[in-house]
Amino acid sequence: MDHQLINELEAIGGEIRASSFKGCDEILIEQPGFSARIALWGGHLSSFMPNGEPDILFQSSHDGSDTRFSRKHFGVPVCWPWFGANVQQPDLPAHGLARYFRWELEEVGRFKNGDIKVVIKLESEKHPLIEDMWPQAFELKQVFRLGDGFQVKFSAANLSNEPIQVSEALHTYFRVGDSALAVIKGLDKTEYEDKFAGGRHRQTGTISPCVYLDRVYLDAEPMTYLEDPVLGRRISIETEGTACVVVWNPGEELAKERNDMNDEDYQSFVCVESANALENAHTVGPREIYHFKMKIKSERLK
Ligand SMILES: O=P(O)(O)OC[C@H]1O[C@@H](O)[C@H](O)[C@@H](O)[C@@H]1O
Repeated sequence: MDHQLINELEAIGGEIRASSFKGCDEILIEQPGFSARIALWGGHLSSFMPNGEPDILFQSSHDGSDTRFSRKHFGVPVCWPWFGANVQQPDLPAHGLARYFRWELEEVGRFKNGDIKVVIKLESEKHPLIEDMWPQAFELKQVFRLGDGFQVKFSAANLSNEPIQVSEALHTYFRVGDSALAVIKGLDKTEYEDKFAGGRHRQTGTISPCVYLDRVYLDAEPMTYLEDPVLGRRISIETEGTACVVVWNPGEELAKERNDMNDEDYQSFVCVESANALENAHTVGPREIYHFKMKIKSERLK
């Protein structure tokens, strides 16, 4: 890792530890108001802990199975350039390739208001295996803004001379005290595809319990809220540039069937994902770049 970056990281209260998931470097940031961790494996913001509060993000203690495309359930994985199964090539892993490669640290510093800025990138041409999975060259970036809450700005550049069809998500695993008591607000009257029950439905009111759910809400409003009466907080999820909200929790039976999470993990997280999926997938022209953002804040539940 570049020395200048290491110095800049130290100057903002950060350090690099070569001990994270899959033996890749992890960036640790300690600030008066919060601490945060970014795993370069998969390009995950893996932890964001405001002072005096439990982590906003969930991390399973299960390491996932031991294959190239095994997954550990934690933080904010990026699903790109496809969300869900790859219909054309079903042997490829679900949710794209971005979370299976090592990202690079590109920049550290501060925004004008003092918030911490960390930029990481994934360049397809540096990873020969990517070309086998997705032949069009690309560059992805995530700009993390860490302060009073956090923000992830994701951008993707299509470096090829062909248009590409993309679906995507910031697949955020929110930590909750008890998923059975958590409540999601902000999706009332929004149409959704129910991946468990099948078919299209329309939401009425709030979502609770947040257990055994796999739904893609289409053309959702930009603000969604996750209320957690056990941890006594309300998390707001504000998005720009994504049209879908995906709500996922495997429930007891599916969690037990999986070999990449602990049986009881489903009680401690709810995924509320900012996505462009199903008919909200989109085309990125040759040499085109686009971005989307997700902003997270936590406040005490009144
Ligand atoms: O790949 P992960 O992190 O285990 O997440 C899986 C889940 O991710 C959700 O986004 C999908 O809607 C679910 O269908 C899927 O099972």
